[in-house]
Amino acid sequence: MMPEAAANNSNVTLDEHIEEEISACLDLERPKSFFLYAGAGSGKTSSLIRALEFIKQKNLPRLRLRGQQVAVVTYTNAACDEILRRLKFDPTFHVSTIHSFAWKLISGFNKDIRDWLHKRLENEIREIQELEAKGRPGTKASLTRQAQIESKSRRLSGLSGIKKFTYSPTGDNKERDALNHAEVIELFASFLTEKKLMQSILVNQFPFLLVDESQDTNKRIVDALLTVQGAHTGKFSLGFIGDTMQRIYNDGKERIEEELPADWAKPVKRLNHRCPRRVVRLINQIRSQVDSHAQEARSDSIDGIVRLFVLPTGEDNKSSMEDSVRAYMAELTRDADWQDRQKCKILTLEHHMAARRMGFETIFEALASVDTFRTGLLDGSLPVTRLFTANVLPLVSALQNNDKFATARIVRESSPLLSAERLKNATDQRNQLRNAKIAAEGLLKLWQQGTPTCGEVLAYVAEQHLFDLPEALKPFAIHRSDDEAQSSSDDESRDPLDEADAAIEKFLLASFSEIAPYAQYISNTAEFGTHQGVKGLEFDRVMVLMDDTEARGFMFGYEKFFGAKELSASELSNESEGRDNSVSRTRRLFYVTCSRAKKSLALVLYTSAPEAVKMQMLRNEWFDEHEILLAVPDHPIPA
Ligand SMILES: Nc1ncnc2c1ncn2[C@@H]1O[C@H](COP(=O)(O)OP(=O)(O)OP(=O)(O)O)[C@@H](O)[C@H]1O
Repeated sequence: MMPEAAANNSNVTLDEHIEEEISACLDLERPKSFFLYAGAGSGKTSSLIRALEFIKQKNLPRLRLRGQQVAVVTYTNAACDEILRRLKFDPTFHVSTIHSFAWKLISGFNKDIRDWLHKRLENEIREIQELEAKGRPGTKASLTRQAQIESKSRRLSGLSGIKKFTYSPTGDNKERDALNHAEVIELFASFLTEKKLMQSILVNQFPFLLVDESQDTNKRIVDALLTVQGAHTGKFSLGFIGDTMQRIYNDGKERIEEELPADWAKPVKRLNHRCPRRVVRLINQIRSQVDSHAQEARSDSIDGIVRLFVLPTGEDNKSSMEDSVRAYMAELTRDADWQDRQKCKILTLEHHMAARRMGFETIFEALASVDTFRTGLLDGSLPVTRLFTANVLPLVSALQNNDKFATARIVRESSPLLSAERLKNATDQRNQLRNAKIAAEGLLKLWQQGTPTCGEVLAYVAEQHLFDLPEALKPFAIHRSDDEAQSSSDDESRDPLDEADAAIEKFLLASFSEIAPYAQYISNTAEFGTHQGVKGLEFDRVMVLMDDTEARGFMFGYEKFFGAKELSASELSNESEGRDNSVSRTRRLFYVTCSRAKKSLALVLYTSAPEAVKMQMLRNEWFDEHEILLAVPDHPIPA
């Protein structure tokens, strides 16, 4: 093909009109709200940056004159840093996570926060008291409820003495006056919805608010922002950027697109800059089960290679099987880097599988089944585990490595034993320092009889006041052995712990040795990655491992998704009515992971019914026959 002809057939400018559509919304005199649908690899970040540059170019003098800023909310601190860097740290833009943004707006409203907390704590205490009245005395549940009532009552009675509430975005601030992650989000959503003053502050200070990854932004916040936008149309531009197919957290808003007002602009990006043609065809097919958004691969993209390995569940040595898959892919793609584990991204679709392979299965099993814990467990912010990953683990590692400098630093920075207030009030500061050192070093004694459980570590930390405890752990801080229980097993079974407390109790029985691999997993430095960890990332070679028997799938179900098992009647009706269910969750996960691949993609599914899967995949037209392999051949079959 001649170069001119090639240029004429090029589609790389397909989405250029999007910039115009968005920029038309970003006018300070006539701001308009918009939802930018930006599918996988469509270059969301560049669009966001260009939109921000445009706002600046068109509105900067007026923004400055009015002392206003442009707010950008992104999902992670890493994404904030990247956007700030690309905006050259321009102070016109306020880039933050939703938690920091919420706190920026609500902090200082100490009286309102106090009133809100007062009401909430009173309600919570009343609810627990009602449960206690119905429960059985002496049971674990009763002891936990009493401890909760005591701890909440203490917080309630201390509220009037708090002049100024605090919040630490890292979630480590557990002082009396500190608010936790969830409280900050709920306060913000409730103030935005109910207080006209809060709405005015937001709109006057930030006439433009762009929310990246809007599909995963907490649904109460999304609803509250929609309320503000509705009340301030013509003064405030709300820009949601996202892709409903990539919603992976439970607290994101389902079907956000469908609820947007009719006067919003709804530009759609159609080009996928990342994936090869073959992968774009696959993800379009997967998505076609849900909506009509289809992407195009760039005309200058490579073809790329996809293979689906459908292997029997009972396979003994999965790890060596997966090595053979990589060897096969290396030969097939003529890309020797497939042989190098470090150069392939191995994704498990389900955290459970990674938890099992990496050795933090007890922790994961205990906590992941609780809906309200799941997001925090996976992004590492759950206070129950954060005490262990952020405070105890670094201290234990420093002590085990005999690193006196690191030990001293951790205690100084994180322990209430050396808080500024404690030191100020201490009659003998040197004694205080010595006691803190003894308390820290004493922790290692727990390892003398083998690795302790998380509960044993918690009991020591609480007894020595080594770190502040999050609210949820306080009732568990006194180590209770089963022999101490004063109740009969009949009482226990009639008055069980509630779901969250039972989960915490199970978690505390896990060995502390599970904390290090869990900490590695949530920091994304582990060999195994998952969809949450790879959000927004891309890799040349991607291998996805899927296995229901390892995943234990209370959230996901590959066998059903791939056609090896029938859907239940309720799943069928949920599917047909568009309600979320394990198949739709699995589909979104699968879409996110497949769309990370820049060159080639190997999908490895362990199933009880390989033939049925093959038939279903051919019927769905997701794969061609030669792309589905029921065993790993020694060498690729010549095309
Ligand atoms: N206009 C463009 N021209 C060429 N390459 C682009 C363009 N926009 C983005 N890219 C490249 O395409 C890839 C995907 O972009 P980006 O990561 O911003 O996509 P995304 O929309 O965030 O995708 P996802 O939602 O799947 O994470 C990146 O490698 C990026 O450098």
